[in-house]
Amino acid sequence: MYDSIIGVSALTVELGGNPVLRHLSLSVAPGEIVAVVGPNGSGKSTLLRCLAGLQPVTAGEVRVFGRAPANDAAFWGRVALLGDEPAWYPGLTAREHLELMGAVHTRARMTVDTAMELFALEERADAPPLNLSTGQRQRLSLAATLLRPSTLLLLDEPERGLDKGFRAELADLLTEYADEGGTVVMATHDQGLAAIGRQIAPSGVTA
Ligand SMILES: Nc1ncnc2c1ncn2[C@@H]1O[C@H](COP(=O)(O)OP(=O)(O)OP(=O)(O)O)[C@@H](O)[C@H]1O
Repeated sequence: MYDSIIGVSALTVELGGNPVLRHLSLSVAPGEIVAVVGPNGSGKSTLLRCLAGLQPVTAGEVRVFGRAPANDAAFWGRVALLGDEPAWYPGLTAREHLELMGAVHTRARMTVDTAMELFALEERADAPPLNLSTGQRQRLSLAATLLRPSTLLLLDEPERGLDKGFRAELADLLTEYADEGGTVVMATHDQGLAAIGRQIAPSGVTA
């Protein structure tokens, strides 16, 4: 086991010649929820992308599960990422997208039926994702992310498009995930979601 799931030290990222993250340090323990908060452009998504290994760092170190994030099966077997809206497969319904996820992951965290119910998608199960509302599509993305086996969730603005009621339900779902030992790092502008975790700002992180 690890004392910390995530260890970031002196992380600096420059984009287009401008420093976006400066000497950022962060330690996240197993079972913790961390909310990355701050204004637009303050570097929240950039930090999440560094944790996911999708953003090269200019200086400093990022360790996830004790090593640098790597784009390999071992890493993605433990990490589930919700970023920008995923590419949807033409011709597949909302339910079929979840079935696809369930078929790929033999140890899915929940059944497709449970995911459809939890994310209130049953009435739109047979619709293609592009015929869903923005919030329904976000619920489908979240369902796919939560269905995958993982012990670390990296969520970039999971509240996008969700109504107030579902934001509160999401807060409960993430709290349950952490209660079961999972770790959550999310960038959010939602005060309710931020309140369930330890809040950090990319400009001044206290580990
Ligand atoms: N590819 C890029 N090239 C140059 N600058 C970039 C690039 N991507 C992002 N930036 C800049 O980096 C800064 C941080 O962006 P980032 O997306 O991490 O912010 P954020 O805190 O997630 O913002 P938001 O709340 O709007 O989602 C911004 O000023 C942005 O304009």
